[in-house]
Amino acid sequence: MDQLIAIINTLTPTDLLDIFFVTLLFYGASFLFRGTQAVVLLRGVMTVVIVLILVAGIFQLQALTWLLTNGLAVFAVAIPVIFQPELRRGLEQLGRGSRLLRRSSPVSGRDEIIAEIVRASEKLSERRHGALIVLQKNTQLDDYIRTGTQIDSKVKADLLLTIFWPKTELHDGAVIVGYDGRIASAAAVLPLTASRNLPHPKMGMRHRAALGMSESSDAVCVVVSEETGRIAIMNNGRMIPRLDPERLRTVLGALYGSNEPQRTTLRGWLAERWASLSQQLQESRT
Ligand SMILES: Nc1ncnc2c1ncn2[C@@H]1O[C@H](COP(=O)(O)OP(=O)(O)OP(=O)(O)O)[C@@H](O)[C@H]1O
Repeated sequence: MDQLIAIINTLTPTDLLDIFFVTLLFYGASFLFRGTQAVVLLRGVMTVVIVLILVAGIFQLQALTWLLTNGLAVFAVAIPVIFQPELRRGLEQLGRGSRLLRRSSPVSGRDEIIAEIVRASEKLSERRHGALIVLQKNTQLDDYIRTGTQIDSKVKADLLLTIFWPKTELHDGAVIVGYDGRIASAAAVLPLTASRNLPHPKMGMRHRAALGMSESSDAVCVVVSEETGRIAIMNNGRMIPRLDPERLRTVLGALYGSNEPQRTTLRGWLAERWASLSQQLQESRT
């Protein structure tokens, strides 16, 4: 305890700045890995390392201490290799705009969109017509929208059924519903998942593309399997499989519906402040 107090007393402002940046780095890393398989693996490795450090310290084990000191350096080098997909996903998300600066998508009318998608998915599933629908939230998806045929239309079940009718020009690829809740693109090409831990080892391209999209953005992806007619949702790099229409509606409501808790973005907050300031100014003039 005395040692700790002595260390705290010798801390300079530069040391505090140093600690701040290291904390920021660790926080940033935990943010990149959040919700991924990497967290589970890291937690396991950290537990083993902490136990070994304690054992080596208590029993003064020289060889184990040497191994741990040198092994940790090797582990630091191995991290980017082992967690390449997770790091890539996190950096892509950063590149597409930080969470604070992301555009916030309007939620009004989303319940109607969900109803149309549920209706379409039910029919697509019965007919065994494959489909992939991406619901954009806050992450920019312009690069992917541009890969398809651009459309500007309300989300309607009939239109989705027509688009995904096999042998039509637009059935191959994904439909992307944009920020404004309108269909922005059809036959869009999405990034395939780079994860080696697939929910199902035999997962085909449609499901891999949906998973990839959900890994590199906060979009919600609905997939209807052509082979089995099963409906699944991919969100945040995870798959929610075997959804019946009722569960599809509930899950979509939670992830995309108008009751979904909205993150306050810096842009949204500034817009709100600006609107209330202008209103106050107007009121004071009149
Ligand atoms: N990168 C991609 N982006 C969007 N859609 C894609 C992409 N790659 C493949 N697809 C779609 O997936 C279809 C092929 O699906 P595939 O049979 O390989 O997948 P699956 O996951 O087994 O799905 P299903 O159960 O429907 O067969 C293609 O016809 C195309 O429409």
